[in-house]
Amino acid sequence: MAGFAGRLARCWYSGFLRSPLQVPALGLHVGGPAMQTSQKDFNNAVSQLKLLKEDPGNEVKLKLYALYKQATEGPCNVPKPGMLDFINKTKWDAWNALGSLSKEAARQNYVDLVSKLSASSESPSPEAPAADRKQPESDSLVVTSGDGITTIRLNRPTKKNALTTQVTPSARESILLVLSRLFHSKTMYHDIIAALQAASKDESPITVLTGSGDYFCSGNDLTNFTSLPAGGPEEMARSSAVLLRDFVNCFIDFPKPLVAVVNGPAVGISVTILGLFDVVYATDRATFHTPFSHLGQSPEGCSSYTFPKIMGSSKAAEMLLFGKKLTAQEACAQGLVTEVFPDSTFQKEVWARLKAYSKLPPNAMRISKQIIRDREKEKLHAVNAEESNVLRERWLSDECMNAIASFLSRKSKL
Ligand SMILES: CCCCC/C=C/C(=O)SCCNC(=O)CCNC(=O)[C@H](O)C(C)(C)COP(=O)(O)OP(=O)(O)OC[C@H]1O[C@@H](n2cnc3c(N)ncnc32)[C@H](O)[C@@H]1OP(=O)(O)O
Repeated sequence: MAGFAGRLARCWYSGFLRSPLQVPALGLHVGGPAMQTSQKDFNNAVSQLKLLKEDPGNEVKLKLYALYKQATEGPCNVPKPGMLDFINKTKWDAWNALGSLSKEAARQNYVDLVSKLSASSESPSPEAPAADRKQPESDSLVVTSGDGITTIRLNRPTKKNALTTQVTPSARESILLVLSRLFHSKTMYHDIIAALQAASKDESPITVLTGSGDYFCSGNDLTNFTSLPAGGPEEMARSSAVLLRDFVNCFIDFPKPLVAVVNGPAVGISVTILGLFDVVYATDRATFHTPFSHLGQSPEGCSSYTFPKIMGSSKAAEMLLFGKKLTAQEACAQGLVTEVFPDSTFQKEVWARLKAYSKLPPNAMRISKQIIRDREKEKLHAVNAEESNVLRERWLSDECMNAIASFLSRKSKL
């Protein structure tokens, strides 16, 4: 016993378990420090660019575009666009002008240029974990890692953080931001899926979902239903059901402690997925409601299974059938929320607690989660598939279409 404990202690204190050169099977990085630093700096620069307050002008934007392409894809390798395709031809010329510049040199030039431009970048809020890494994503979703926590922040406060299935550039977005989106995924749902997949493999022991502004999230963006694809409503319903299933699957399968920091009211899918989180902290300002019947829709996020299990079938029915809105205290009493904090100290208390938890041994936390959750996974996947299929039909119903039309014409607030 003493020999084993001694070996364990030697391993631990010599830094073996924390060495940067670890096995890929554990999801940890390999490669020399110089290589890591350079790629990390580049990723940081890509994120930092989005925080610029000043538009750097077209010339600089083109240069950044060309360096980005060279750094990620190497020398220009696509056919020259036609003379009339003005914008794409200008971009192509800028990329092509970099000739055979190596990917490493392009990355370095990109980082240097961004660091010159970023004098006015935003500073993070004092309570939130220090962001030592920020991953590329659209500006509707901000992903940062630091203090052992990866934070996925819904960032559409003017729309109460409603979740889009479309690219919806806001008026303040510069061409630069639109360009940067070309390199990343299309919608908030896709961005969250990508962020969860990345977080499941990163070094942070804990992952958090939270929102910017006064809302946690107002659920699905109801304007998602307004731009029909070529296949009409049927195709819209089919692709939305696939997206919904993929989105919820990521929460079911997420392997590390997943914590919701509910900073304000939550509606629809942002409430139902809470049953798949390990811990839910809420401000006392938060409310929780799922107005599915009002919308002619039906439950998702596995709530038809998790809610009755968490709160009993009759309380679940009141929420899922009648759209009863719960206060944070009620949601806590019914087991959907772990703990409620006064709004004035919410951020400070919650982040301090999470920073402390993030120092616990990560493998122990993962394994404990596995034991708690794994036997339910098959059931949850089946429930998710069924809920998504039922919703596919619901989205084509008159009840649903009328409810959405009513919201969009501002006749009713839900
Ligand atoms: C593909 C996967 C599908 C998954 C299925 C998911 C289903 C669900 O999530 S169902 C739930 C859908 N959500 C709702 O029904 C909420 C609708 N919104 C509201 O009822 C209200 O906006 C509110 C209660 C959330 C907030 O009310 P209020 O404080 O009065 O603020 P405003 O209504 O003025 O909102 C400001 C701004 O934001 C827009 N907005 C808010 N939520 C949504 C939303 N879910 N979809 C689209 N737009 C939303 C709102 O329209 C306002 O916009 P502007 O008028 O342009 O300022």
